[in-house]
Amino acid sequence: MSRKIHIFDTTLRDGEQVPGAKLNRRQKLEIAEQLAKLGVDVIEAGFPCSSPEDLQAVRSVAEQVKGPVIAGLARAVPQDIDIAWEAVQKAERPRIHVFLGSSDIHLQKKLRQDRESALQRAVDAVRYAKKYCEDVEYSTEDASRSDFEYLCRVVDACIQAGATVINIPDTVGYAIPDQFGELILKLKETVPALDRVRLSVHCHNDLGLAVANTLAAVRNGAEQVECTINGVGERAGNASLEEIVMAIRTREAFFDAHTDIRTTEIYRTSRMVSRLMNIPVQPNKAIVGANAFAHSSGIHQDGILKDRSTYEIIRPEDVGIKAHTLVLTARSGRAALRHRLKELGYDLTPEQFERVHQRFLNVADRKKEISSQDLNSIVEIELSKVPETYTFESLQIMSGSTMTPLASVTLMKEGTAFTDAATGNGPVNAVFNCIERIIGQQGTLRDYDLKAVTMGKDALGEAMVRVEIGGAIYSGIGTSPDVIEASARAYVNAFNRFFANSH
Ligand SMILES: CC(=O)SCCNC(=O)CCNC(=O)[C@H](O)C(C)(C)COP(=O)(O)OP(=O)(O)OC[C@H]1O[C@@H](n2cnc3c(N)ncnc32)[C@H](O)[C@@H]1OP(=O)(O)O
Ligand SMILES: CC(C)C(=O)C(=O)O
Ligand SMILES: [Mg+2]
Repeated sequence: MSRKIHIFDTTLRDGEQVPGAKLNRRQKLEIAEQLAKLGVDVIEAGFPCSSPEDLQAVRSVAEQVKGPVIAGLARAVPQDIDIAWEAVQKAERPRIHVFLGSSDIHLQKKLRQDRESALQRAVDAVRYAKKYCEDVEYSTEDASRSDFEYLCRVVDACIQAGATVINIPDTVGYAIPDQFGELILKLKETVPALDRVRLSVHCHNDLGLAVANTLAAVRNGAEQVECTINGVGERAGNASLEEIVMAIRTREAFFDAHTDIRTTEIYRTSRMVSRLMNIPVQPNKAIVGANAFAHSSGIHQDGILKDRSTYEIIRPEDVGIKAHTLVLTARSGRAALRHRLKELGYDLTPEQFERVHQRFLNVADRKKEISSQDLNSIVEIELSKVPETYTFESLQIMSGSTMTPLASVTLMKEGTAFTDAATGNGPVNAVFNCIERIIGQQGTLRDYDLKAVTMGKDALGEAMVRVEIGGAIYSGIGTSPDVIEASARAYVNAFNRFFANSH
């Protein structure tokens, strides 16, 4: 059986130190209930001495959330410890988490204490906490910048004083994975008492290495990892829970370790934390970002459709995401387009498919993403196509509030380009006048309708026209991300119907 790695979630404490992410009691409870469902081993619910509301919030979590250990943070100050105990005492399994800096930088510049008196203060604080609570975690703040000999002395003394968990924080994200892994290994070799307690790490992401450092520590014997959902936390954040958990699970043999996290709850938890803290998740965020399981390039999409293992190392369902998505863009290929068309219920002939593909590329070059509604519109236009006497090629417009709009349009007929220019009382009118000059046939616009087929700033516009030509009414339809071009395509389409009817 592989080693169990205990997951200590500090979203509600270190995560909440993000400016603007403060949670009230009700929100903390909601997240804590979800963390319990996720299966974390420890919830650090807050820093109870920091405010009366946080004391109440931690107390509510302790009283109501069953399953995980509930921890409250305290400085090495008796009053903080009193309040932390007041907050967590009703938990099924309470823990007091005490911390004090151990680096010379913190001792000299912040705490203004010498090493020996700080060591005594740490020991006194653990003993004081121990009077209340069996489970006491001690953190050597800024451990990765601390003198190694001194760090070992502090760790040993705190274990002798009764600490049950020793946490080694990389408080300022200064560590490098090889070095941090070695620090954990050396600590275990140098402080035999560590065998009696749980060894934990707590990494910050200032150099983008929080998860890498945490995993290096796991490889070298750490048994508890402190982390947050979505990697939220002070400054550049903490190690991300979902990344650590999925790395250990995906590479279980390599780590020879496992966690008890119900990974199918990861995505739901991530969404909840993002919503309640009002912190969006970056789209390319590993595991929970919007693009984490989205495939948009043709070669990848083709591979995914043949066998998901070609480009997916995690099944989206395993983290609670419904399915992988094939995003249609200008970089997509025929395999993905064919797949989406089939999903939408289209059964196209090879010739129809090629026409749709050409039009798809044409639109995709100007639009970031082609949605299913875009595709419906493209297909409907291509399938209802009349023989194209004229095809739209390009247009230019000069228009403004103080000038007469001028349009130049190029249409193709039997391989030859025809270009002309015309003015109008608006840009669309100028384009229509220009098309009539090229075709040499007058039309009277009877109806004109323009709508966005899809949402967003780059929505596909669909223009529909009804034009009276030679005494009969012909309808035309055109789409483009550019509404004037959609109008021009619709107008040409109406004339093509007229020609198809006259032949
Ligand atoms: C690495 C971490 O994430 S540590 C946790 C950080 N989180 C927070 O600070 C959020 C909650 N904090 C707070 O609400 C407040 O800072 C409080 C209630 C803890 C303290 O507030 P105040 O009494 O007003 O002190 P203030 O915040 O101005 O300064 C911190 C004091 O704690 C001391 N201190 C800092 N860490 C510790 C510690 N681990 N043990 C003992 N004292 C400490 C500082 O030296 C300073 O003392 P000084 O005023 O004698 O110089
Ligand atoms: C309180 C401690 C564990 C901490 O958050 C840190 O050192 O980053
Ligand atoms: Mg921290």
